[in-house]
Amino acid sequence: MTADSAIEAAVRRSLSSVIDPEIRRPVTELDMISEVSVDDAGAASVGLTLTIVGCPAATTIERDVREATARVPGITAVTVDVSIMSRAQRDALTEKLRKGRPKTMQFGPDSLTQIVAVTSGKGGVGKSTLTANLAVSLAQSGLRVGVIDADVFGFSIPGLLGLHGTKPTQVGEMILPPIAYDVKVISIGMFVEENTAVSWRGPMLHRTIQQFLTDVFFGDLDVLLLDLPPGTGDVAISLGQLLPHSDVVVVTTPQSAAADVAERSGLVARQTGQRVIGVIENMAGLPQADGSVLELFGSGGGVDAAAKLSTPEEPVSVLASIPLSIALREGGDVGVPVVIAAPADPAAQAIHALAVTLRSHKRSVAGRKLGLSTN
Ligand SMILES: Nc1ncnc2c1ncn2[C@@H]1O[C@H](COP(=O)(O)OP(=O)(O)OP(=O)(O)O)[C@@H](O)[C@H]1O
Repeated sequence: MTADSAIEAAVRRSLSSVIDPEIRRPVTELDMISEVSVDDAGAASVGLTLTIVGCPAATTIERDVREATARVPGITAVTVDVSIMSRAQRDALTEKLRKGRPKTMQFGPDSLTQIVAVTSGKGGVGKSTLTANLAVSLAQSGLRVGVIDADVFGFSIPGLLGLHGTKPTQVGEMILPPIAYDVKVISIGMFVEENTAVSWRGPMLHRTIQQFLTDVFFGDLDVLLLDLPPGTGDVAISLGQLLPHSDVVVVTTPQSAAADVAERSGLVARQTGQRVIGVIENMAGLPQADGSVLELFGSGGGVDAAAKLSTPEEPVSVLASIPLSIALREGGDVGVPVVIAAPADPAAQAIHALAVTLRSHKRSVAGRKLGLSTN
């Protein structure tokens, strides 16, 4: 090995630490480094091939490539030549990311991902706020987490996670989900004009969710959370058909009327073959300065709903009771989840505990076909 090729190899090794922020893989693995050469004076020239024109991560990747090259001992100058992948190169990359699997649903019956659909009987009970916080809490514990916001009538997940206005990058037919707080997020809201009311009918919704499950590059996930529209509508039925092995949690408030409605949405999930694993009671008592607890929405709704959803074969428990919390609401308003912004807040603590409980309900892999995966 000549001196030059040794230093070039050292540059390549250093470049393997540069991660594409959207795909979350080293640029060297993604065939984005087309050339590395170093002249006698130590001047390095690196060819960087980006996936698409206007790649939002371009500046970050170029900066990281420059820094990783400059770090190698003996390098005196760095030039980065940026180009864009050809269609054939992009197709090869998407093929590689799919690991040679045909274009198909990523979360089939052999998937090891824990899939949890978050539903509620009616709107405004905090389903989206809890989904967003739960996802971030799970990611904080080191899990690989994705969220699909299928709440067509009130897609609020992007805003709750600080992704307001962010559009996903598209590489060929592959959609790269934006990442917030280490959570990969895709939402119907990212594909429609701002503040547009979506009034899609069932088949259109079905196709959209199918496309999310097929074309969005989530990579290997430990947990996929789905934020469903409130009620017992088309999306719940589509998901039951597309992901019959998903679990369902039902969000309700402590109000008894809310619990009745929550029960109905859980029953629909069960009719489509999903497993109802528990109830989350949200907006429970707000602790007061004098030590008393203000039960604005009454109490007992969570226990009620769980009892009504339970069957002898499938008992349903209350997984968590999340208190009313100003910090939780404020975090949602500014796109910084309370589990990040105020981790000591009682609601944040309850959400962390919920994340642990949820993981304990992961389905056993016994008897399931294991897909081979290297990451
Ligand atoms: N525990 C809580 N304490 C205080 N405010 C809360 C709590 N949970 C949710 N909220 C607030 O209640 C409102 C409704 O929450 P969110 O949008 O998450 O409900 P949702 O069930 O997803 O509604 P929809 O299904 O209609 O989108 C938001 O303003 C949110 O900040």
